[in-house]
Amino acid sequence: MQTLSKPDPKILIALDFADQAHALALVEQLDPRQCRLKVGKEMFTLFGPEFVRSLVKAGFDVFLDLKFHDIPNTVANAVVAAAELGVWMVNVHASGGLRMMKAAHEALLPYGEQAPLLIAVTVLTSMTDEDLAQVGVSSSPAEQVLSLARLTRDAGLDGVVCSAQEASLLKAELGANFKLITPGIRPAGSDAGDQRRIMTPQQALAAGSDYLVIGRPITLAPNPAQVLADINNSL
Ligand SMILES: O=C(O)c1cc(=O)[nH]c(=O)n1[C@@H]1O[C@H](COP(=O)(O)O)[C@@H](O)[C@H]1O
Repeated sequence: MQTLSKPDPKILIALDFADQAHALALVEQLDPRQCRLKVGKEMFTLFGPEFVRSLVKAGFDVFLDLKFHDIPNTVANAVVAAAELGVWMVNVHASGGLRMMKAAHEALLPYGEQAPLLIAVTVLTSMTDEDLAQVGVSSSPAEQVLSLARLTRDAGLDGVVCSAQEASLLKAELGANFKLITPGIRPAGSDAGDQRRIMTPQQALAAGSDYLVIGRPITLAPNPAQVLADINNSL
């Protein structure tokens, strides 16, 4: 008998809206087999855990992108709170350090198979060499991403958020199972906005990205569902 494998959509749509009705109007056009959803700081601050629960209830895998960065105890308790919401993925900042990431990882162990994927942000995709220098980091983005990704792996996490520009390097250094989540995705011809280390969806997948985070190129399009379908078809 043939077993049907669970769909594994590659695109995580960043729901960055100030208006919940607007976000829900978009979600109604989407199919959980075609995409996953990311809830970040804006919508979580405005609409809280109820909004996240409603998306989970509608059948979507939700990436809760709150980029926790705090002392180990606080972050460990925060990722447990995320697990209780039933999210599929949650993230912390790798620059919070090894002990912080280990504490977060250990806090999720009791959830076993039900635990959300735990991911660490390395260097934000909006940052360049110059931005790093301004915060006292003299390495290039790629060097800093690699160093933070190694720390993340050593802490036992599932993967990192990085730019697709670092994906091939990280896959070669850290192996196929270490997940790479890449924002800063811009289909050819779309506006980069505040992003700096960007790639097209096709380039990102070819470079080794496991999941592509895409916000404005989909959410601000006149027909978001069509843009999503076009990107999925192009992958
Ligand atoms: O953790 C993230 O998701 C994230 C990390 C990063 O380095 N860069 C980055 O853009 N993001 C998020 O990814 C989304 C990108 O959205 P767009 O630039 O509109 O495609 C936003 O919601 C960001 O908060």
